[in-house]
Amino acid sequence: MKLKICCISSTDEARTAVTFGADALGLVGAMPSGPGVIADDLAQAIVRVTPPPVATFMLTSEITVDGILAHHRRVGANTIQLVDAVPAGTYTQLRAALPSVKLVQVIHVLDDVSVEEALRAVDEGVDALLLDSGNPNLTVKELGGTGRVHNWQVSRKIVQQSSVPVFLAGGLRLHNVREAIDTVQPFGLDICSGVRTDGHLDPAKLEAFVAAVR
Ligand SMILES: O=C(O)c1ccccc1N[C@@H]1O[C@H](COP(=O)(O)O)[C@@H](O)[C@H]1O
Repeated sequence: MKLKICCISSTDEARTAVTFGADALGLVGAMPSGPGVIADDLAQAIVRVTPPPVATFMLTSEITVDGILAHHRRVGANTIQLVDAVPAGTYTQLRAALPSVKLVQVIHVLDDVSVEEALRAVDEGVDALLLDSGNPNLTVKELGGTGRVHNWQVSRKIVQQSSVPVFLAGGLRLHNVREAIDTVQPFGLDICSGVRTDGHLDPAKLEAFVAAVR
């Protein structure tokens, strides 16, 4: 089970996450809401201390190709996590500009329409999906970092029908992660608030979480 630790907010947190076996680190760029946002220069510094093969996921709320590329130039991660829906053709243009960078589309799982949305992203060429619990339809969009779970039965349908790897995010905690894995059977897990105390990465929670999933 792959494990992405999100909301990394310092080079020390990055080292801690890597020490406990993270396969990927999440770096949250500017967002309309959410607790995990860091400045782009800090994100770049974290990318630079992250050892291969640990992946660095740059979370962006940008939805234009120019905006996404500009964000990526400031951070330099090896994976772009698109937390909002992007217009058709965006993945093709991003891939042409950044052939070695992986593209991960977040699907905010609300209902069965989310299954269609996920399969459309797969058809259009993303490398992976990440299922989260935001709500892009609100006036102030929620694009992740909610600490809430969503309907895992819908997520399970997406995993069953997707031809690319699927990460599960949203409200994962020590007490619910086994049920999440058994129900959804994702390729990987993505966690932010569940391994934090007062906003800081908590080594004891992280260690317990890793032990529960591996
Ligand atoms: O953390 C944030 O501030 C954030 C804001 C906007 C988009 C994504 C964000 N974080 C991501 O949200 C998931 C779920 O968080 P949680 O585990 O439910 O607290 C997290 O894995 C990050 O990828």
